[in-house]
Amino acid sequence: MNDLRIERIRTIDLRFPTSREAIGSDAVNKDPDYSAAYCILETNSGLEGHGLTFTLGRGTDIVVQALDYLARTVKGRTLSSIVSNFAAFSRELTDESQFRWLGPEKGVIHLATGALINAVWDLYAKVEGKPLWKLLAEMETEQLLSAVDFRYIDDAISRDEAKAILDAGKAGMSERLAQLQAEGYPAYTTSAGWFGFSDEKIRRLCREGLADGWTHFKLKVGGDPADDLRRGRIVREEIGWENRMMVDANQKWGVAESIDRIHQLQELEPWWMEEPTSPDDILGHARIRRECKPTRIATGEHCHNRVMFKQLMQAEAIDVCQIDSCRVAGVNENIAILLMAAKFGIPVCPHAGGVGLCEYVQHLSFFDYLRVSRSLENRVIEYVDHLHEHFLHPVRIRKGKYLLPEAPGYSIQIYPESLETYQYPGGAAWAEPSYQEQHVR
Ligand SMILES: C[C@H](O)[C@@H](O)CC(=O)C(=O)O
Ligand SMILES: [Mg+2]
Repeated sequence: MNDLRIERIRTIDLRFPTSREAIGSDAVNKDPDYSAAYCILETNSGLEGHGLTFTLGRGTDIVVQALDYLARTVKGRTLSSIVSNFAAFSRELTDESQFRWLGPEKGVIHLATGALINAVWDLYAKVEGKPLWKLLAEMETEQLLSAVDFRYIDDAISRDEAKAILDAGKAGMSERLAQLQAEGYPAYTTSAGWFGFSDEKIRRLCREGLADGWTHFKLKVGGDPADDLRRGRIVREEIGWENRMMVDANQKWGVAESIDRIHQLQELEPWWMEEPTSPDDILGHARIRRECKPTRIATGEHCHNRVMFKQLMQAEAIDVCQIDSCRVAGVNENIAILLMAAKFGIPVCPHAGGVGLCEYVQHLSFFDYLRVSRSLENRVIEYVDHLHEHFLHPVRIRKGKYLLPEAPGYSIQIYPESLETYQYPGGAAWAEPSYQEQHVR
């Protein structure tokens, strides 16, 4: 590994036309084209590190440009110079003296940082010949700690507390691994409940989901109150009351409105209420949680960074922590969030509604169970049944559970043909001028 050098970085604006079938739609994002700012780290050894950050169509070019700027930081670097002090590398990106003004640690620049850091982890895991979850789970505690930037969170979790969690995680790891190998990691599906799907389609997809072994279903809400209830009742009619149903408003409401709407939706007995209001409103989430008990409150897919997660936990504002693999600064920052969630006793149920997010987050959940939380209680990974065919190592699901990935890396590498077909604006998928217009508005 010492000689492995990153020589060239390629970036790609990748967009899939999912909005044509309302795939991925919700009350706020009504026409999402699942997209990614994608990067490839080419090395002198022939091995490549791949990474992406998830976006929704227009604007992906802006993230790609940010990624192009940040990529200069890794060009010519050896892998060992990065991973020997991973937190310092992460800080180099987030503290770049002029880019920092664009964040700090939020927005376009942070999304780009996530793609780049994840690409380095993909390369690192490939060099070590291990899937990322295994690389992380088997790491020495000191090395894991050296990947975490404790600045801004050490008032909530000290380095010593984190060390104690990671050390304790070594005990019983082989039993937990055997359990995962035999049974997989529990999951839930969002594929039946997108906002733009007709009642008939929701019904059909719920039935198909049950037949495939799913027991947890998420429905998008945040529309007309009567429509939300009607659609929710359809899901309940199909899945019954013995299975679990979650609802997701994607930030549609203000705080008082959230409280009213959740009280109405309680008839559906949601297992959690996701993103009722602005992702930045920590005290708002805390009030909603207090006033809507026993409904559990979930958020995180739009949470910029570890500092926001820290405050949500300190303020007792959430019951479910929904990490996202690339909204924050990649694996490093997610390790920090997993550690805080373990300390605060909050289950982590990752967000995966996007392209490549299922492929990514499974590794973080497997690591979480093996080495950090050591619990599966109230934990499920999101699954959406879209675009997996573009990945060299797509997720494997059996009866509503994720199976352990086996290939070395972070499972995020996309086939070259798919990169070519879906790159925007030149790819064949965007050949019709009317499709291109859709994105230049
Ligand atoms: C636009 C995305 O599909 C979003 O709706 C995903 C999401 O909120 C989720 O999966 O949860
Ligand atoms: Mg959501």
